[in-house]
Amino acid sequence: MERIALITGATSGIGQACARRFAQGGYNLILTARRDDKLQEVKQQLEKEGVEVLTLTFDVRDREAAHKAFASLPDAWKNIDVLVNNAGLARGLEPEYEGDYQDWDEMIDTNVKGLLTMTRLVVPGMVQRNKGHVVNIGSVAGDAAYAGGNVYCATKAAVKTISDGLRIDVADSCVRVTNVKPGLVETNFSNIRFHGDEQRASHVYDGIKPLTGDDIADVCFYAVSAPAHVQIAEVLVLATHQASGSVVKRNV
Ligand SMILES: NC(=O)C1=CN([C@@H]2O[C@H](COP(=O)(O)OP(=O)(O)OC[C@H]3O[C@@H](n4cnc5c(N)ncnc54)[C@H](OP(=O)(O)O)[C@@H]3O)[C@@H](O)[C@H]2O)C=CC1
Ligand SMILES: CC(=O)[C@H](N)C(=O)O
Repeated sequence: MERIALITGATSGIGQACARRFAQGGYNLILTARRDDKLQEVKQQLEKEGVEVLTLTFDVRDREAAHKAFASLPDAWKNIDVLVNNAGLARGLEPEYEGDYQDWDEMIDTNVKGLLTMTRLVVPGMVQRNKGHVVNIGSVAGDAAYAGGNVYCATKAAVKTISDGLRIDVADSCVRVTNVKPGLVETNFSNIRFHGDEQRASHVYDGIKPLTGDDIADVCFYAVSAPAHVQIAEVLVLATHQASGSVVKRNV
């Protein structure tokens, strides 16, 4: 059996780019997300390139569904070498005192609790086999809050702390943990943040060349491909004219 990477949120953006990058790198893939039709499209495309792909369709917020999906994997596919905890989202950009409870729950349940569920399912096998790599997709948004970012930024700060905590807890094994913190990446992210308002979403990238999902996938693959004694603990990846979560120079 080839090496196996499980990538959450593989129907779009960074997750889909990671699926392509790890496929090119010789991994077989377990791809997860909620939209089964999109997952099948990605699977068919990658299978044409000779990669074996299994799909698991579930919502990472639904712990029982996640457990069932993992349990349904054939035994050989449970030996996961790389877990890319990518599924996540931002909702809204309102001041914290005007925030929407549903938006808050969705971000916390997906970005924090969903990531923890997947870690809890996959990492025991890695520790047992004394081998594996967890890549958590954090964000520059977790380094410092920006206006209206409040709860989203907090979820990504949590991803940093959860990554640091896991790294401590697996330090007596060969399992490695990397927190990749992207800046502005042009994906479906802003569309989702603004609940489908495409015009508002497109302005996020006005006057700046943003990162692509492929840029982030390259960084994830680089971290995983480092020699076994090298643990790339954290990587901050910004667009060139971006200096932080809140400083972006446009039309330079
Ligand atoms: N774009 C950016 O500027 C940045 C993004 N990030 C982070 O990168 C990650 C990927 O985002 P990005 O690619 O940009 O955004 P996209 O919206 O393009 O992709 C998000 C992916 O997550 C999946 N997803 C969302 N919610 C759930 C859920 N509840 N259960 C299962 N899957 C889910 C979606 O699949 P489906 O809808 O089919 O379930 C989709 O595949 C996120 O964690 C985001 O916070 C970090 C920094 C910057
Ligand atoms: C840096 C991110 O996570 C995202 N692009 C955002 O606008 O918060």
